[in-house]
Amino acid sequence: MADAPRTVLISGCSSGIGLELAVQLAHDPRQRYHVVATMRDLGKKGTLEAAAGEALGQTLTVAQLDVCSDESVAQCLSCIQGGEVDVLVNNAGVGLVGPLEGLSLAAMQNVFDTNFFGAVRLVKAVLPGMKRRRQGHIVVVSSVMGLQGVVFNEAYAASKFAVEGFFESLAVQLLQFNIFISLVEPGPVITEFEGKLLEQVSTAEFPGTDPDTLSYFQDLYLPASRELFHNVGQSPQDVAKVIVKVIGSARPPLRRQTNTRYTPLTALKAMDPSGSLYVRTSHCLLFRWPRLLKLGLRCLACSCFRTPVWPR
Ligand SMILES: NC(=O)C1=CN([C@@H]2O[C@H](COP(=O)(O)OP(=O)(O)OC[C@H]3O[C@@H](n4cnc5c(N)ncnc54)[C@H](OP(=O)(O)O)[C@@H]3O)[C@@H](O)[C@H]2O)C=CC1
Ligand SMILES: CC1=C(/C=C/C(C)=C/C=C/C(C)=C/C=O)C(C)(C)CCC1
Repeated sequence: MADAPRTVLISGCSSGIGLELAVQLAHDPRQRYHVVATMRDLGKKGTLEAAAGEALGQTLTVAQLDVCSDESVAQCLSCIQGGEVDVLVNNAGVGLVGPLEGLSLAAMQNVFDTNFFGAVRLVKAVLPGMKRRRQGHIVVVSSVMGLQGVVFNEAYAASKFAVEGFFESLAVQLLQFNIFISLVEPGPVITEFEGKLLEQVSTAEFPGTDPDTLSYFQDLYLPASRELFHNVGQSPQDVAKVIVKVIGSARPPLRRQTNTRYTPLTALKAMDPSGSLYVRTSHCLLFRWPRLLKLGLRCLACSCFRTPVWPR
């Protein structure tokens, strides 16, 4: 007899990776999952519902969930049968980019409230049930910026470092309860994420930022970042495929990068524990050797430079 479907709760399904993941899991050929696809604004559910097709109301239901609200989380879980979540996917997230001097603390706190405390809030809500049942899987959509900082992304990278430290620590205790944690680490992904950042940047004035810093951000970083997204950006479908595999795994990995084209950059940190190789190379590429950076970014797009991500 087939096992009962596992209930998978996903945050941030109005667009991007969350939406794709919800649809792929709901269309699992072996019908192993019942997906609760959540979003903070149900006014945006049209795209998801259209993509879900006949799975809607069968293997996929849509529910309201704002990861920044205790009430919203409690209300959402009360609508799930027995409140039992077998797999939690912490996907909801926001970015923030720009010179530090021009960004408000409130904007940085919003990044932490969503990316870090939002994930913690959901875990605290589902963990007692998982522990009681002695089973569960918590997947967190982290980032390559959870592994290494990127210039002009300080607050966003810090929020993902916080996520990495929190969930790595928790993973040890939870193995005792047969509960697994997986940190999925995409590089650039072509979703609304980048558009939202560019929109934020186009209207921001970055008050209090000196002209040199502003010029480094606008004339060096932004074009390099655009080129990187263009050359190595992954589709949300490809990232979702990796997450589906992680969820289906009998022994889920703690960490999983998704983009083989980006791994030469994360390898710069892994190769030198002192950190200097990554920081100095990034600095030289961005500030000293713009032609080499352009060439390097083109090389990353070429399959012969790909390094494998581990584990496969
Ligand atoms: N795109 C990229 O380059 C990368 C993205 N990531 C991570 O992937 C995850 C998904 O991002 P992606 O799909 O790319 O971007 P999208 O902007 O397409 O999706 C982000 C989702 O998070 C939701 N969200 C934001 N705040 C909240 C909140 N308070 N409560 C509930 N949902 C919320 C958004 O909802 P709403 O529509 O209401 O704003 C949206 O559904 C994020 O954690 C991001 O940090 C990691 C690496 C690279
Ligand atoms: C590492 C690096 C760069 C930029 C990396 C970027 C922009 C990464 C974006 C990752 C994202 C969007 C993750 C989301 O979570 C530069 C500036 C090209 C200089 C060379 C080194």
